[in-house]
Amino acid sequence: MVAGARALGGDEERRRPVTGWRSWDEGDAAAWIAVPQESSDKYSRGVLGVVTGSDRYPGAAVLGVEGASRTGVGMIRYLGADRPSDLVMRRRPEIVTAPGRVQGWLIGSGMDASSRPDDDAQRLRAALRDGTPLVIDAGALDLVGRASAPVIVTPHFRELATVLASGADDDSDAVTADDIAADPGDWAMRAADSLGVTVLLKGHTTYVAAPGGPRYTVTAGPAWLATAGSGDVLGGVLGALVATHAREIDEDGHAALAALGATAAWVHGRAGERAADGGPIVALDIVGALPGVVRDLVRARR
Ligand SMILES: NC(=O)C1=CN([C@@H]2O[C@H](COP(=O)(O)OP(=O)(O)OC[C@H]3O[C@@H](n4cnc5c(N)ncnc54)[C@H](OP(=O)(O)O)[C@@H]3O)[C@@H](O)[C@H]2O)[C@@H](O)CC1
Ligand SMILES: Nc1ncnc2c1ncn2[C@@H]1O[C@H](COP(=O)(O)OP(=O)(O)O)[C@@H](O)[C@H]1O
Repeated sequence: MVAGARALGGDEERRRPVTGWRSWDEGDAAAWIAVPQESSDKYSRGVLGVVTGSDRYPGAAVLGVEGASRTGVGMIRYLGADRPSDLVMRRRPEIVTAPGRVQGWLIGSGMDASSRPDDDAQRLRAALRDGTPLVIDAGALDLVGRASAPVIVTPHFRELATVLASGADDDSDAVTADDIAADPGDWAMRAADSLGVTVLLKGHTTYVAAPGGPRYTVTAGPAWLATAGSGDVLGGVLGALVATHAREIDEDGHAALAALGATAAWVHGRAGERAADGGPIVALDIVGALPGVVRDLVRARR
């Protein structure tokens, strides 16, 4: 058996090596921060559309919007249910709740695919049909095949297992979260190839795989990042990066999405490290450290 390989499920077992992973570093991340120019306005910088949160998990909407705001984006259109919408507006009056043109979407954080209100289903459908790149998280991962534009998904192990199980022929083929934990890189790669989307698989090491490559690992953050809402912040960071790189995604598709995914994980990890400084943090502490991390990346480019 090839070192680092694991078996595919089903009758036709075959093995393939885990190759071609590259560790994403500060210099890589610095190249993927869009800096406003004298000629920029809020639209040309990039507008992010956000459909997240629910009555059950309204906080996820606030955390994603906060993560995007503090990473840097021209404008955010938040289009969610009333309760999360109220909380988002209380925290961030800068957010626009009117629909309109966007350069990227963040959907699904704080939603529950098994109890989706009609209004949310309609909003999610509209985002999926919009033709602009999407970050799909948590409670919208079941819709991954419905997008009309390039997609990057941001599952943790359990969520990836659920997505892959929905495509298995029967239960004996279904991959479990434990299978994924045993070899996350290989499962991220397989999921990218089989779903045709870029996969950002979260964990202590984050694996980012585009269909057919490239593939990046990111180990930037402390284990203090394992705290509720941390992944919702990451969704916002990535949403902002996607919305501010529409041209690059248009030109390079999944190669650009993989670079943006790895940059988001790096920025999130470094913000977690700064916020924690060896001690405990909550998700909003990560948000507070984001502008300084982005500023240092911009300075590192000069
Ligand atoms: N502030 C907000 O609004 C936040 C909102 N959030 C949003 O919540 C949504 C759900 O996402 P999630 O990742 O939390 O859960 P999910 O993938 O459904 O897996 C549930 C699994 O966990 C397990 N489990 C539960 N309790 C456990 C325990 N004590 N000890 C051990 N295991 C335990 C449970 O196992 P079981 O109890 O069934 O055995 C089940 O397998 C999502 O939309 C996300 O964005 C979050 O980001 C948080 C902040
Ligand atoms: N042990 C760990 N070390 C470093 N980072 C971690 C660790 N566990 C989780 N993380 C990071 O924390 C975030 C957790 O995301 P997620 O599981 O979606 O949480 P939530 O749903 O509560 O927002 C991810 O960015 C992940 O990479």
